[in-house]
Amino acid sequence: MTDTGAPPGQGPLRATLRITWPFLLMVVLLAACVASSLYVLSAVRAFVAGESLWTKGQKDAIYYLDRYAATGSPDAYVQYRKAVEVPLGDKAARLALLESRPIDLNAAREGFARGENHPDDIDSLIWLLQWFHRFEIMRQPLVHWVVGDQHIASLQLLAEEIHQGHTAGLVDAGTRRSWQASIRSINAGATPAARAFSASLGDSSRRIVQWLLWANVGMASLLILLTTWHTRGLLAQRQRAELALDAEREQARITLAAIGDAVVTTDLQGQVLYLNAAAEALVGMPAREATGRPLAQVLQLNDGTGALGAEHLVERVLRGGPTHRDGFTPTVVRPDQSAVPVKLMGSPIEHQGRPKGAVLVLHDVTREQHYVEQLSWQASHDALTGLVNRREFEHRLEVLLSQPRAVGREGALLFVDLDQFKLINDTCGHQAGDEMLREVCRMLQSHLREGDTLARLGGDEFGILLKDCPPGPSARIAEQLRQAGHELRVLWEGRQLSTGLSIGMVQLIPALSTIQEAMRVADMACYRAKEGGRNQVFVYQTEDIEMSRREGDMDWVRRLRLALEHHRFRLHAQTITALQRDGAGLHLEVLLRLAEDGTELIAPGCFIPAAEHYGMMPAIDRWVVRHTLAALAQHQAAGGPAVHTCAINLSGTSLGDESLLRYIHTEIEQSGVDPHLLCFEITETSAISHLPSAVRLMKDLQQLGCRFALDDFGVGMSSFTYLKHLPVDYLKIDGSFVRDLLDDPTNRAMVEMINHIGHVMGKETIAEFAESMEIVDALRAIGVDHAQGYALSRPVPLADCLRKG
Ligand SMILES: Nc1nc2c(ncn2[C@@H]2O[C@H](COP(=O)(O)OP(=O)(O)OP(=O)(O)O)[C@@H](O)[C@H]2O)c(=O)[nH]1
Repeated sequence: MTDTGAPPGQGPLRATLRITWPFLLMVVLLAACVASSLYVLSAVRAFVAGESLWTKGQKDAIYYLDRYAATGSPDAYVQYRKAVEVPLGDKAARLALLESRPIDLNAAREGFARGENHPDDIDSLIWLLQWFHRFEIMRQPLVHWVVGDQHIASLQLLAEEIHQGHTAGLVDAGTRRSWQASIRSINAGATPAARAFSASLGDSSRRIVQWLLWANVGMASLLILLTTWHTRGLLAQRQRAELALDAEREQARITLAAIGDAVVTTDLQGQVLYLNAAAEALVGMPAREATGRPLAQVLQLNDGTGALGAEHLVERVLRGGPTHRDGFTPTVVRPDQSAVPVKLMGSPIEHQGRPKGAVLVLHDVTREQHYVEQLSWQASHDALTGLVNRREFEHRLEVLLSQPRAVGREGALLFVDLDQFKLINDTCGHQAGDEMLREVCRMLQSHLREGDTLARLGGDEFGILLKDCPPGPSARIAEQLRQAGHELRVLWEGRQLSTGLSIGMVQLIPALSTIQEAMRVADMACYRAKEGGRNQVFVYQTEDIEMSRREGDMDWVRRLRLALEHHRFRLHAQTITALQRDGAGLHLEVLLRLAEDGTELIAPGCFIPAAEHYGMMPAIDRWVVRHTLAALAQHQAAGGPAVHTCAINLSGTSLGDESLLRYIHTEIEQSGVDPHLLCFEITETSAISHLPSAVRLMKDLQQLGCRFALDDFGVGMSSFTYLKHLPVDYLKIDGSFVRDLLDDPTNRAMVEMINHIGHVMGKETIAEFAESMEIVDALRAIGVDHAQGYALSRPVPLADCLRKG
């Protein structure tokens, strides 16, 4: 960059001095040289003038002394005295300066004044003699001056003699002639001496002038050299700065040309000064054509302010205002009328704190917008079918539910599930399944009206929103869809694939006010369609009681899934007390609880039926087994009180699950818990309804050392005969007999009978619901082996139960 201004932190005067000081110094030196030369010349001139006066004084003195000698005229003598005073004064001054120590400047001044020198010249005469008398150039004139003074001294002596002669009146002609001859003799010596003094002085002054001339020429030459040298330095520095500036400019130009963002600069009036390559491409105009034009002619900008163009853009940028309307993405309208969305930034260009123009940077955000659109599409659509997804479907449903709906034309919500779709995947492969899903989607779409919504809710499940549709037409559309689904044939690798549609439909009556409710009911209706044999439409009727129950069940399914996913189950335990003898250790039953946000713990009776109905028990049982074993293992490792029996409930629906058996094996093995501590409780009814698998499971686990208890025993009395087939260790007498034991003799008899039969068959008995000590006492009296109930202990968290023993 050129050194145009002062470096930061320096004033302009200092910056100027930094560059010009050598020149200033040279001018001062030259001025000093000239001034001193002039002074020397002036001193020399004064010396020459003094010498003239000195010579004249000498001559006058000789003349007047000659007249005095001839005439004895006192007037001539006075004239003589006056004339001789000049050389004598000069001599006195010379002696005061050159021979008196210390130098007597006053005497010197007085002497030169007597020598009739001009008062202004006296100081320069003193200066010249004082400082230059040793120089060769001054020594010669001084020698001649001294010689001249010797003749003056002779003349003075002669003048004394003549004056004494005339004063005494003893002067004769011979004496006069003798005096005049002496005067002529002195004159003969003095005149050449004066001439030599004058000549040598002239010579010296010429030489001095010459020297001064050369000195000044030399000084001037030196100064020219120095100036040239310094100027060359400055020029080289400037050249370096210019080269650096050029390099910087080039670098900036290449950078601007290379960057992807369009850069436009303007002056204060908004005239375009520069466009980089990206800007040329964006506005569709070459830089040479755009330069000098008003920005609005070059950049067609829709900045959201209403006016197309960039008329006031520069003005706004210079004011520091916004470049476009808040929340609006400005677009550049290209000559072909295509619009390019841009991110627009503008800043003023300032030089030394003063605005010079504006720079605009336009970043093409087409790709970003595309990504955003893509992402938002992906967030709301299903990739396989291109349909809206569950989230978007629920959103639309929510909008629909929030709007007032005309009575009788509320519209309908349909859940469509493909029948036995898994078969297609399993037999023809996943790709065939995908193709079927796409075809079903096309088919469904073709039967819907404009404004209806079709969504893929997941897997082989579709959702349909029929807007503004009375029940009759809704049902007809649903039936058409079912029919079309049934007739649909998809050709895949030479095979014809077919499926059926199970459709659940619900009219969106005002009573269905939330999405959750509407979706649950539609899901239920679909479930009913499946349950009814598939390939059918089930229309939900508000008064359908069975449906309502299932609705509740379906909600449980959702909640239980969440509970498994988010670890909302808790393990509690209740101790079982030995009634006939001291227990050999802790005997407890593990109980499951559900802990949902903000609610009390939920007992299993509330959710087990739904979980069993919708096949969730195997998963829940697995959860219980794993976490109970983990708690026992931890308890053993911590050296807690000895556990004799830990009872774990297994659902009837888990009994036929082969994989559960393997799971229990693995878990026992991995936990390191002694299998002899474990007792699995299964209900009497479930054991009987899954008899073969229940027996297999029992025998298998019994080989490990596990025990079994038959829970709720007695409720299915007709199944008593099966008892001998079930290799259980404990019979748990159903609580309904125990609870009323004291008041109801039949129940007491039932307890006694069960206890008796159990003992006969070699099984221990446990009575549930021992809610008072009276009941406990009665049970003990009957001979029941163990009791469990609030009178003995309440359920507590498993860890606490284990710790307390
Ligand atoms: N090809 C394919 N299969 C999928 C996709 N998503 C889920 N599935 C399969 O769809 C099947 C859905 O099965 P279900 O609805 O549970 O059972 P189904 O065989 O249809 O039987 P029903 O519904 O009881 O009539 C499962 O096998 C899934 O693996 C997918 O995107 N593509």
